[in-house]
Amino acid sequence: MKVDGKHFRSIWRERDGWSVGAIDQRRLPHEFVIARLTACEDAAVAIRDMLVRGAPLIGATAAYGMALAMREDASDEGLKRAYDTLVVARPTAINLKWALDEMRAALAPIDPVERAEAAYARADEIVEQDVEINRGIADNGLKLIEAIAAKKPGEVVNVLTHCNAGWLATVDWGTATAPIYLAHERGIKVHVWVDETRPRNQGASLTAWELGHHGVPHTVIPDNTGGHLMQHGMVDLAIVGTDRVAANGDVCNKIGTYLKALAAHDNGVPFYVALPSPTIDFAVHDGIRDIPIEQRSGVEVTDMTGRTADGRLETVRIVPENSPVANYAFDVTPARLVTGLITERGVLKPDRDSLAAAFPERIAAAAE
Ligand SMILES: CSC[C@@H](O)[C@@H](O)C(=O)COP(=O)(O)O
Repeated sequence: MKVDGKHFRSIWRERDGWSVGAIDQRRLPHEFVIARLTACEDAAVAIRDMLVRGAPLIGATAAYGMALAMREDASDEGLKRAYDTLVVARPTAINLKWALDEMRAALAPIDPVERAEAAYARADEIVEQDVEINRGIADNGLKLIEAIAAKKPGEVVNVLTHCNAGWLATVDWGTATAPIYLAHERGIKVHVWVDETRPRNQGASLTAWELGHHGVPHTVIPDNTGGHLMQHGMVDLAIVGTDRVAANGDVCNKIGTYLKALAAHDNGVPFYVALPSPTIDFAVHDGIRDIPIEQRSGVEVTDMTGRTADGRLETVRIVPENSPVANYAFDVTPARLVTGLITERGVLKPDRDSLAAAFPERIAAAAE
């Protein structure tokens, strides 16, 4: 995707061939800062502190983290240490474990002297695969937007999204945003309602920023607005991303997604979830019961950071000093509220049989 006319991915190998560049997403939309990761620990910290975030990008960062680790120590112990360090960096997005399992499967059987080179090669493949998958999601999701556009010729198609499942959350294109970008490119009039996504405001800070850079018309709304818009026919469809889809089609995504799905259901608005296949966790059979929900620091709830009129970044507290706060970062939307799963292999029903039929190789791997 382009930033000020220059093509950027969200993560890349630097010119030296071994260190890793990534956009520091904590600084957006105020500053565009590139971070350089030079050690496995840097990758772990980048994931933990949300310098990078979004399920597919977390996976890609972990893959490069393993490659950086192999430069430091490619022994069996080094491999295990890197895996163990990275896998606990964040708990909910299954792409993290998926990418690490892929890396370990590629590296464990080979001679330690060959591991560093093989690790970079496999990490590069994971990164390229993410771009290709998201392009598939774009094609499949585009058909849904085209169908709506055909029913209201000349009118704008209004899409509501939550959090950031854009190119910043993946390597490129995004998942939820991929069909939107493609529709925009094809000349379909789209407009995006962007949930601000408290408490970290990934919608207001990141989704709005990237849609703006690509000229996609959008409006940032407080999280509580979606139901009202749906009641008044102002949302044609919702498309969100996900951090983990259970084998039964339950969808875990940023806190507040479930409430949007309820409102969509009540108002007959189609509610789609866009996901790359590494986000499916066939080992989890009941998403509500078994997907671990990250709880983050209360500071994200009590404090807000923004830019003052004279250009300074300032953090202010918005909650009384003594009030306890809770910060559940994700929730689970039951499959019955999901209209369809937009994947690289088509738009699927959110149920076990459809997921299993579309991704038999993932089922087989989960059974091993
Ligand atoms: C394509 S990204 C899908 C999800 O990871 C995204 O919707 C989301 O909830 C991100 O949460 P975050 O806490 O910012 O990592």
